[in-house]
Amino acid sequence: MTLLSVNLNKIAVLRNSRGGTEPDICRAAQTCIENGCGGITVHPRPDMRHVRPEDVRALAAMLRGRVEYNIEGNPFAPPRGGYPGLIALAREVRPTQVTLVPDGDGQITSDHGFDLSNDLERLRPLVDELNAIGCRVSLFVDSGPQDFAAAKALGVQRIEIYTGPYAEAFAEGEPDAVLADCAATARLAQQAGLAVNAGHDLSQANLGTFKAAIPGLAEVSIGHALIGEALYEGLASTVRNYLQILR
Ligand SMILES: CC(=O)[C@@H](O)[C@H](O)COP(=O)(O)O
Ligand SMILES: NCC(=O)COP(=O)(O)O
Repeated sequence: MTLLSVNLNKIAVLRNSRGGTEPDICRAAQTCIENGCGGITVHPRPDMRHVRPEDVRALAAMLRGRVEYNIEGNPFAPPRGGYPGLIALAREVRPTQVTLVPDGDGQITSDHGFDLSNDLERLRPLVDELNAIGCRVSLFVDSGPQDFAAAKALGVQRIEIYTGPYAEAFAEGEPDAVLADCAATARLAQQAGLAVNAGHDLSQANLGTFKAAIPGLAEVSIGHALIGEALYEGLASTVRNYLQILR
């Protein structure tokens, strides 16, 4: 079964638009858990427009041991972009998984993954540290062939396939080529001993087709569409709908 990790960034965006505490990110997490999600994802960014360090801590305190906790982000300090506090936060709250993402500071959202041929050496000390504190490490990657064996040798346990291009192709009614590319990527990673996650712009419309094409898909993290759909259907029933698709 593929684990559903609900990304709560958009709850924080709504709250931050007014300041204050509503909508409450821990209450949203509680609803997701009560309705069967297997994980909660957050992605702090340097501009603090989404979840903030205090949210990461509050969620850690309420989630501990109940469902998986996945913290995403770019751990590198400027000028390469990123949120240098990410590793310190991971050290503090010990999430189940840290997903490293090569976001630039100006990006509205994540739009590309690591190039393992260039990035692995600078990732090495971070992967070592995250493994030492007991966090599973996942690397956000574009679909396509990469040296997954080298990532495995570095101590990485998973990749997360960036599914933005798949979602776009699906919306245009022509998902087959991108889907085949994602499936080939997943196979290569699995053959190298890595488990495969996926995320970005997955939705109730496009998730079933994706899941059917990727045997052994370990986890999907979904936020933007899920929180948007929850405005119409309610968060509880939206989470249940996603779980139905993932069965
Ligand atoms: C890595 C990834 O694809 C997600 O973390 C994505 O960045 C979440 O989207 P927002 O942070 O824009 O809500
Ligand atoms: N890792 C992807 C994620 O957490 C959610 O992405 P999105 O559904 O908000 O596009």
